Amino acid sequence: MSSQPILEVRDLTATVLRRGVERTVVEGASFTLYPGRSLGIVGESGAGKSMLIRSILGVHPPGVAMRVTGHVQLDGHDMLALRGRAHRRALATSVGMIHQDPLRSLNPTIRVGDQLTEVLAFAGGTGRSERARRGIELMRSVGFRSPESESRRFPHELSGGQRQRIGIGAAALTEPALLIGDEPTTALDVTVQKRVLDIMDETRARTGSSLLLVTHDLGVAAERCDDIVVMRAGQIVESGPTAQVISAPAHPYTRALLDSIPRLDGPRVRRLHTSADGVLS
Ligand SMILES: Nc1ncnc2c1ncn2[C@@H]1O[C@H](COP(=O)(O)OP(=O)(O)OP(=O)(O)O)[C@@H](O)[C@H]1O
Repeated sequence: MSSQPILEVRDLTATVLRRGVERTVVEGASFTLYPGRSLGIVGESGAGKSMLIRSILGVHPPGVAMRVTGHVQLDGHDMLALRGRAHRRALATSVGMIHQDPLRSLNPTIRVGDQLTEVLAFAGGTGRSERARRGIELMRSVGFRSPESESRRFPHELSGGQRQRIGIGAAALTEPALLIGDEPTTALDVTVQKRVLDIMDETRARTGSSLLLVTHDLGVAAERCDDIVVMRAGQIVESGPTAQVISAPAHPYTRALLDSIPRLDGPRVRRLHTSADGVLS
């Protein structure tokens, strides 16, 4: 591919120091994401997906001593070298974060429309009425039919799916180079999940953002992502174009994940065997 990557991660290792004990939570991770593409990061709980994202962004869990080594180039920024204001600026301009629970990123005491215009104010450059207009337009673009009145609601007055659509809109508002969805639909009903993922895809197509989609659900990644990275116990055990990973998985762990996806063509719902069961070695 000839274009410059949006995100290049090389040999990323993260260790956490806890009660005097050092633990490696991400080990030697490398992958590349090109403009406009989507990459799914898949693995079961505790695989290190969140720690990988945190290491890339340089956003460590509060109160946790973490050491990150390797190389991360994100939208032209050398992320591991950035500190303070320059680091915050890079995050604000290049990355849009969609959390599992949008209540985490929405302020419960502020009407949703005002929160969107606040994001625009933070990004700078537009007047108050222009921001209000763009907020309404944005709500329409993420599927709100009466955004003028819906923008006056507080987060708790919206459904989980509606809140997540606001979360997607807010993350994409500044048209960041990279959108990161951290289990964006895990907390939602299956029927709502599809709509939210569709809105995420449409939003991405509109803004031209690349996507990192973190999910424990290989089925979701297979449906929505161009490429897949499979993580297990802090390491990337397999990566490649989605079609290749799905049709010819090279690692037994990927095959186990595949087997655990519910199929429409048969009763193949199986519990995922873990190393603790002694099935995978
Ligand atoms: N705040 C923390 N302090 C210390 N260790 C942590 C912390 N958060 C996670 N870890 C450890 O890092 C490892 C990777 O966890 P991580 O949260 O990245 O997994 P994950 O794949 O994102 O799982 P999940 O889907 O459950 O969020 C685990 O061993 C976990 O115990």
